This record gives sequence, structure tokens and C-alpha cells, in this order.
Amino acid sequence: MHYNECSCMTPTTGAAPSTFFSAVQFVMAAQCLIRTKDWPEDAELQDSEEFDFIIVGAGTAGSILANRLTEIEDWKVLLVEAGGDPPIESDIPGLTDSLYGSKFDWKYTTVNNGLTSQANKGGNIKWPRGKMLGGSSSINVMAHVKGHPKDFQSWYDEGNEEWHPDIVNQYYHKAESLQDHSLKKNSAIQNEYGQHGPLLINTYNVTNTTFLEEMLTAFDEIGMKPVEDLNTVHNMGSGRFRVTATDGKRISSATAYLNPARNRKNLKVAKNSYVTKILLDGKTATGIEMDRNGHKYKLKAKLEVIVSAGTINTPQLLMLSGIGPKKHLEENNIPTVLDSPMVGQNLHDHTNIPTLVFADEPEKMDETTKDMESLRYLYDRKGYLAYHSYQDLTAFYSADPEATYPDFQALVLFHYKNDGSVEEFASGYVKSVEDSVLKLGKNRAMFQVRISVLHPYSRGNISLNSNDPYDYPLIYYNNFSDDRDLDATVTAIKMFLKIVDTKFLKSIGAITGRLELPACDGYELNSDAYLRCIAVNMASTIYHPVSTAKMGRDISNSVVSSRLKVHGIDHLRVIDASVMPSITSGNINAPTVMIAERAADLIKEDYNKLA
Ligand SMILES: Cc1cc2nc3c(=O)[nH]c(=O)nc-3n(C[C@H](O)[C@H](O)[C@H](O)COP(=O)(O)OP(=O)(O)OC[C@H]3O[C@@H](n4cnc5c(N)ncnc54)[C@H](O)[C@@H]3O)c2cc1C
Repeated sequence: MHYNECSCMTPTTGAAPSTFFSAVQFVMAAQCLIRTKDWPEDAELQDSEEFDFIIVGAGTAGSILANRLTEIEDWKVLLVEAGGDPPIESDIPGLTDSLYGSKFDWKYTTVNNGLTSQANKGGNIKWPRGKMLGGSSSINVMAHVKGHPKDFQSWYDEGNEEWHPDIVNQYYHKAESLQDHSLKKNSAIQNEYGQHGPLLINTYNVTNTTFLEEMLTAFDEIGMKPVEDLNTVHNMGSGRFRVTATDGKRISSATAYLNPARNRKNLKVAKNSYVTKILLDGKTATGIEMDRNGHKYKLKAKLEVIVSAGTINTPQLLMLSGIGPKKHLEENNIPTVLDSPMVGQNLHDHTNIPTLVFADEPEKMDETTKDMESLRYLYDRKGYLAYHSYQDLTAFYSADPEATYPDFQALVLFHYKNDGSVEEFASGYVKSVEDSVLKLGKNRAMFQVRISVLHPYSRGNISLNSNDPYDYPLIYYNNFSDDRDLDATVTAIKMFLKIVDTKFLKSIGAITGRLELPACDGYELNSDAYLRCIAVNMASTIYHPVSTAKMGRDISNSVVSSRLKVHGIDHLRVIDASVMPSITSGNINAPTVMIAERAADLIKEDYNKLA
């Protein structure tokens, strides 16, 4: 073809190229507009510099504490974070998955115990954790689920007097600001949420709501009644998630709390800085030892060191500093400062079993639609990038239909027909399971329903691998060590599988289908024995580990007091998900936010600074 034959290349008056060039410029600029640019500066530090408070970890809890404590102008605060600024992928809900396994993830895995999760490649479970400002709130799925008042009543009844459900509710309200205008019209929902807090709560900008509505009708048919707002009815029924995202963008603890405080003169933030030890003078915390680009700093805390390093790193740091079970410290050649037997113990989580349903719909988005949706996201923050692939749906239910406290949670994740994500999912399993998923999924859409028992009995622990702070701790999950959890899991799956017989699911030809695992070969499909076998072998996590520095009355049964002070050590607190006495009914980021908000006021109260 000659140049002249291509009408597109015929010289023009310039209007067309200039119009398209403007469009390209708009697209380039729109991408920059997404990016959060308000991260705090990386502070310069002097060795032996003194602060009033040093907070270890800028995650969900740590970022909140940094903001609330620097509200007191004469308190000088240092926030230390092992990671750096979150990348643009963290801002865009639809790209969250690309962070897993990246440098923004600690990439922890559980220890292979040879018994559970044997269908997973490596026989272990991946436990992602955010390593950046915002911590796991910068990598999570953004569901904002506040648990059930009974969860907090049980904390309170165990002697944790600062955590009565009414007080807890007050601190949820302090944190929240409900954005969804249609929900605000309902006074019960409006009253359930705070209206003026830093954490913006909304509903994902999902565009294909017809499909969601059909699914909710199916939930209704199996007794999981759809409700407008699950938090308002304390998690009984089914519905769309409230999320910490608004205008199609993530709201992490860092964007909600840390960035607005970044210019305060009494706050310093040290990024890419790893705390290796809490410094102690006898049984008093005096500061931290920190590694920044190979340079070791010793920094002093006049009032307190606050450990907010999360459920895995918090007990690791306590033990590296000589606070933990004496025998375990001795095995790792760490001099015992305080024999605190519960450090690292009581680990539990919401184990999840991916229950697979295959069906004719929904169809895969074609590439042109996908491209148009990406452009649309740049234009108005809608389209598939505006929500996480967990879409929106969840259901809370119980074995007893009359129950008012949920036993189980199911989260629904869709994989479009012939979508590459099915292969990616299947590749996490041993060959026989991988092949059966691919066979069942050929020319079908896949629904991955992640089913969890909300209140497990099994307990695991976090242990040290050695006294080297750079050696990853060992995660002994022990998730089915109590048989009641496996029985409950089978009940939960069976109850959920009734969905395959609902009108909508039947209309799209839904089937379950056998997953090929030699261990489960002899069992009839979907029999109790088969589901038990699948549950044991396919067990994974929904990423909610808690309780490895639990609060309680004394050192024999807990690590911290109701005011989150470490038993037996002065000037040291733990404030993060590890202090929960037991896990809440649902996703745990919102409870961790509430804990940090409450703890900030407990600290202010202790120093007579509460307004
Ligand atoms: C993939 C994923 C999806 C999830 N989805 C949801 C969801 O949709 N909804 C929900 O409610 N919950 C969800 N969760 C759980 C929730 O996000 C976490 O429970 C919560 O963020 C925990 O907060 P935290 O403050 O305890 O710890 P983190 O937020 O993990 O913060 C700990 C911080 O400490 C830093 N740190 C650790 N050790 C050191 C050290 N030695 N020195 C310096 N810094 C250190 C870490 O880098 C991190 O930034 C999810 C979690 C994950 C991982």
C-alpha cells in the first residue's frame, strides 16, 4: 500500500490529529490524577534522637496512632515503617491482586504440616501482608465489616473493661464517614455509621449490577436474606459490602489518617526502616534499634514504644527483644527479659475453603470492552478497575436458622468464562486438582465461593526460626487441630451448595464437579466425607490472623492488658490486630481501625491529655 492510498494519512487541516492528541494527553494526565501524591516525607534522623512515642509499623493501626497522637502538639512522635510509599496499583481496587507476591507484600507462608492444605502447591498457605505505608490496609480487599456486638461483649466479659460494645461503637463512629448517598437516605443505616471521621466508607462502583441482583435473589432462595446494609443488621443475611474506597479509589489508613497529618511538625516518618529490637532498661522500654539502608540507629522513646507491626511481626519483635515464652527464647539463644508465655500463641484466622461452582455466565469481557472500561475508569473512576475481583457479595449465616449471631461467612468471587484468572487460580494447586479445575472450567464461568467458619476453636502460633531479625518467623497455623472446626466447615459448605439448585443458578447451568485428589478418590461427590477431605486439603486463608499478643487479665493468659500495655514491661504497648482476644464476626480491618482509635484515647487519658 502506498502512502497516498491510506486516507488516514492524507494531509489534514489538523483538527483530527489535534483532537486525538488532546485525548491522549487527557489519558496520560488522568493516570497521574489517580496517584496519591501526599505521602509524608522520609525524615532525617540522628542516632540517639529522642521522641515521646515511637510507633513501630505504619499499617492499619500505626497510621491511625501517628495521626491521633500528634494531635497533642507537645508530643513528638516517630513512625517507623519497613516499607515505602504504596504504588499506584494500591490506589486502583481492580489492580490489588498484582501486589500479592510483589515487594509490597511480606510474602509469608505457613509451615507445611504434612496434613492440611496438601492440595496447595508446597503444602502451605500464602499469607500476604502489606509492607508499605498503610500496611495491610494498602493491599486488602477494602471490605468494611464491623463484627457483631456479641464479639465485643465476649472481650469485655473476659475482663477487658475498656472494650464494652457501646464504647466500641463510639470509636467506630469516630473513625467513619459514610459517603453513599442512597444509603444515607435510610435513617437506620445513617445512624449505624459515623459521618465526620477520616475513613471514607462507600459502596464499590460496580457497573454490572444486574448480575449481582440475580445472585442476591439466589441467596434469598436458600435462606440468606438480602439486606441493604449488613453492618446495620450485625451481619445476618446477604448483601453488598461497604468498602473503604470512594470515587473508585482505595482509602487506606495511610491515605485517611497519615497523609493529612504529614505536615505536622511533631511527626517524623522513617520509611524503609526495619525495627530489629525494642531497647529495654530492665523491664522498661526505652527505645528501638532500627536498620535503615544498612545503617543501624538507636532511637529513644521518653514515654512509650508502641508496637503496631501486625499479628505476625509483633510477636516476632517482642521475642527478639527477650519478651516471650522462656523456653522458646532459650532455644533461640535470646536472653529472657520477661517470661511471657502467651507471646505468639493463640493464633487464629478465618480459614477459607474455595468452593467452586461452574456455570454458563457471566461471559468474559472482550478486549475492546475491557479497554473501554479502562478508559472509563480514567474518566470517571467506574468500570471493572473500580472494584476488587471479589466483586461485592457476601453472606453471613448460621447452622440454626433462628440464630442472631453468624457462624459462617461466604464471599463470592467471579471468574469470567475462559478468563486467564481461572488458570492462575488453578496453578496454585497440585497437578490433579489443577487439571480438574481447568477441565470443569473449560467454556464455563467459575464462581469461587470462599467459605469460612467465623469463630474457630483451633489455635496455632508464631515462633522464631532463629535470633536473626531478618529470618522470617515460623507460622504454625494448626487450623483444623480442633475437629469442631472441620465439622462446622462441612456444614457451612453444604448449606451454601444449595445455591446450585436455585432458579437463577439453574438457568445458567450451574454445576459443582469433582476435584481430583487421590486422598478424596473413594468418596461420593459432595458427601460429608468428600467435603471433609476437600476442606482439609484445599484449606487456605481469608487473611485475618489475630490474637498473637492478646489482651486479657494477666500474663498467664494474655500479653497485654485491657489498656494494651504489655504485662510486666513498663512504657510498652501493642496496638494492632494481634491484641484481639478472639476474632470478630467478619473481616477484621474495621475492628483494627476501631482498636487504634480507642487506644489513642486510652493513651491520651493515661497522660491527662484527653480533651
Ligand atoms: C490480602 C489481604 C486482604 C484482606 N482483605 C480484607 C478486607 O477486605 N477487609 C478487612 O476487614 N480485612 C482485610 N484484610 C485484613 C486486614 O487488612 C488486616 O487485618 C489489617 O490491615 C491488620 O492491621 P495491622 O495494623 O494489625 O497490621 P498491618 O496493617 O499489616 O501493619 C503492620 C505494619 O508494620 C510494618 N512492620 C512490620 N514489622 C516491622 C518492623 N519490624 N519494623 C518496621 N515496620 C514493620 C509492616 O510493613 C506493616 O506496614 C486483608 C488482609 C490481607 C493481607
